[in-house]
Amino acid sequence: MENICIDSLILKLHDVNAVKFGEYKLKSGMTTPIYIDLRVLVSHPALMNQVASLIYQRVQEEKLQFDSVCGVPYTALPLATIICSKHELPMLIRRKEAKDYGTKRVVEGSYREGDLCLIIEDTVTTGSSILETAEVLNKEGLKVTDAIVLMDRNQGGVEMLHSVGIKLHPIISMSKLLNVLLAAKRINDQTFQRVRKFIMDNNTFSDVPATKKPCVEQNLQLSYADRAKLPNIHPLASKLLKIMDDKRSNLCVSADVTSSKELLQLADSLGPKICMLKTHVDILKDYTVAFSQKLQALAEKHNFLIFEDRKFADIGNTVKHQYEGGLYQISSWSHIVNAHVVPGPGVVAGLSAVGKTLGRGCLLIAQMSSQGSLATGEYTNTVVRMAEDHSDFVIGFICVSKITKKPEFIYMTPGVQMQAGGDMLGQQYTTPEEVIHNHGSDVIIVGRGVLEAPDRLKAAESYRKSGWDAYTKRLSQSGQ
Ligand SMILES: O=c1ccn([C@@H]2O[C@H](COP(=O)(O)O)[C@@H](O)[C@H]2O)c(=O)[nH]1
Repeated sequence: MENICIDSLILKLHDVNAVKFGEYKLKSGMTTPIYIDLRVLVSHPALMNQVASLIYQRVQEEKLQFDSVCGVPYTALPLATIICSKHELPMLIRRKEAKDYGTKRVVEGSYREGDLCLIIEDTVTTGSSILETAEVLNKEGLKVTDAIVLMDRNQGGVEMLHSVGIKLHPIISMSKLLNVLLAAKRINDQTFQRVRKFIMDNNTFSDVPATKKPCVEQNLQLSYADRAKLPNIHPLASKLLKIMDDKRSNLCVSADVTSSKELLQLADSLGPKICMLKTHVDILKDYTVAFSQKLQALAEKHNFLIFEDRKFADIGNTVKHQYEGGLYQISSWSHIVNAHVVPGPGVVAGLSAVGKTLGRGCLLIAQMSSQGSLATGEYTNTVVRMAEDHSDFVIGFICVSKITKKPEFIYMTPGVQMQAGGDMLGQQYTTPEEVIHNHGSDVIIVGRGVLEAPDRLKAAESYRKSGWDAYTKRLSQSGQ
């Protein structure tokens, strides 16, 4: 596959006047200071082919399943045609106006009731053109679950389509486009700021409550791979971020089972899908040293980290013994442990005295997923300060959202299921999208969402995919 650089493509689009600055009216009636006119692509076949390759590359990366492809008329039609012709994919053409003679069809091509159709679009503002096409296809009995767009103007199209069950996969975001044009001095800072403000002030998906609006904080711009290379990052945090990037997984499965055989089976079967396996070793009825050795071997085999969710919460001297000794000798096999800071900084110092030289890391519990948790407000702020003071051992937090601006820390969130809700004992659930995209967390911790599923491997894969999609969406919206 040809390796197409997004930055140089953006510059080429600017060269051919597909990106215009001035005053333009959009289909929605809104006047905009930036206009994306990909109609000009038909006059630039090499560029047209590059765009088509990029769209197809995304189809493959997302492993999208479909029976046919439909380009939104008219600009995306030639793009869909090139892709379908080159890769021998069945294509459908949606007519804008039904013919009043002959077959009177609104969708041309062969299809069957229930077929899955992938939509291709050139630019998205509100998402209404994709929705119109999807509605026409739906009336013909076709299903639409995914759409790919070259240029997302970041004005609510992704969210609007998501609300009607269509997942939009944008390739270039408006923020990325503006960053590249500014860096290449194609636009000045004044234009950059003016357009950026317009985009931020004109999100067309007004139904979205403020808490669910996409997070575009400056510090969310770094990818996991870039954060792994930060100069001050803890080596274990760096290792974790590299694993996440390599395996395209921000999923930590919470292996809350009571037999060591079942836990090892879980680790072996779900290993390829996860970046981390979380244990509660004290719920095992048959723990042995041999079990911990087998678990370490599986962590090596499948390249994941082990996190013993021990929640240490005693004075420094006691946690030192609890971490190093006793029946479980946790420090000998678990890469990561966690602690409540209720006892004060001594708890971190005690754990660090054992774990630091072994290259282990600790997560501080800054917030909890359970209803009525006392870990809020000033308590959470104190946890952050304590983590900053011990960053040679503390690698991040258990939290419900990204609680500091520091990209060196890892933010891990439990209480995750595909549907928001809770259990009978105060656990509260949010979705992978909410946790990673809206709350800026890094890792989703999923227990019963996987363990109670009829097919645990399939469930782990769908959590992995949801968590990863939410991360790539977050990155694309912050200009990566
Ligand atoms: O605030 C917290 C801290 C830890 N947990 C742990 O995560 C898992 C969640 O399991 P589910 O089955 O997905 O509810 C479990 O091991 C908890 O001890 C948490 O839920 N909340």
